[in-house]
Amino acid sequence: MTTDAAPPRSLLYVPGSNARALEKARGLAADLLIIDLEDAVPADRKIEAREAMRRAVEAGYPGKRIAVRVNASGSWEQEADITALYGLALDAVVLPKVDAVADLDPVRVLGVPILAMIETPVAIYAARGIASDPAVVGLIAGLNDLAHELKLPDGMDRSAMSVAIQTIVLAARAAGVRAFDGVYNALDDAAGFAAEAAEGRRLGFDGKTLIHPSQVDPCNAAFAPSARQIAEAEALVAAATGGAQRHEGRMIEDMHVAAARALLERAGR
Ligand SMILES: CC(C)(COP(=O)(O)OP(=O)(O)OC[C@H]1O[C@@H](n2cnc3c(N)ncnc32)[C@H](O)[C@@H]1OP(=O)(O)O)[C@@H](O)C(=O)NCCC(=O)NCCSC(=O)C[C@H](O)C(=O)O
Ligand SMILES: [Mg+2]
Repeated sequence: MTTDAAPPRSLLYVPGSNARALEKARGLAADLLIIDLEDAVPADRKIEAREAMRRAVEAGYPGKRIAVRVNASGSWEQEADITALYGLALDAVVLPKVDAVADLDPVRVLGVPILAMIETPVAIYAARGIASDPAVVGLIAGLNDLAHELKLPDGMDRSAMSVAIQTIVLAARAAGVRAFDGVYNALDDAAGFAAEAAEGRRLGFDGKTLIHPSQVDPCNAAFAPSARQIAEAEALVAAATGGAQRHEGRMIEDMHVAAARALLERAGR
């Protein structure tokens, strides 16, 4: 994964220990699959998950971008995870609980782009430096862990994390890398998912991490420009003269033209 390519809108976690999910993922429209070796996998199934991950990646996921989430730096599982990744064709490694640039070092040796997860108060303050590391191509918000670290009441109210969420987007943008929103846990709440995905888009995220196949299509829709947005962008680009001007009752300048062009480029993905 590079920062030049179109960013993934939908990033689906697939537990490495779930053979059915690893298979099912082949037919899903997620832009990036993240095969998980960390929190989705019980401690007594880590070895089995690594082996299943290797077999699945070697068998290939045609037309899909693939990442693997390893265990966190400092955990004793991580070394075995990294060893299991050698020689695999991956688009990214997802590194959880990155609190400092030094946490990237054990994974850096793989030479694979890193998506760094920001999931603790310490990481929020360090996010700018983490995002600026040359190996990092994006930040992922880990909001379950962050809510836990912040000692928020159960039920995870995103508004209590708004400063943290916006800091993740700011840090990513300041460093010129991608930003991806956290997961939505309520599996059967389609309306709540759609609202949170739309909010993520409004906050500036490039895409959202997911936990279930039912979230993929609504997520792709939320992060794709709508027909109305495309029409408005086309009209804005066509009307642009350079500098400040009136357009459809508002002022536009060159940055609005650039944003409209970027939207049209994204629509043509
Ligand atoms: C959450 C789940 C445990 C729910 O499982 P279940 O109730 O069994 O799902 P369904 O019966 O509704 O599944 C229907 C079919 O879809 C397949 N499936 C389910 N989930 C996935 C998936 N993630 N990828 C691919 N396929 C999936 C099932 O196999 C069924 O298939 P079929 O037999 O053909 O009908 C489960 O969804 C799940 O495990 N999700 C992923 C959980 C996960 O990865 N968690 C870790 C990442 S989230 C995180 O850690 C965030 C971050 O770090 C933070 O701090 O916030
Ligand atoms: Mg987490």
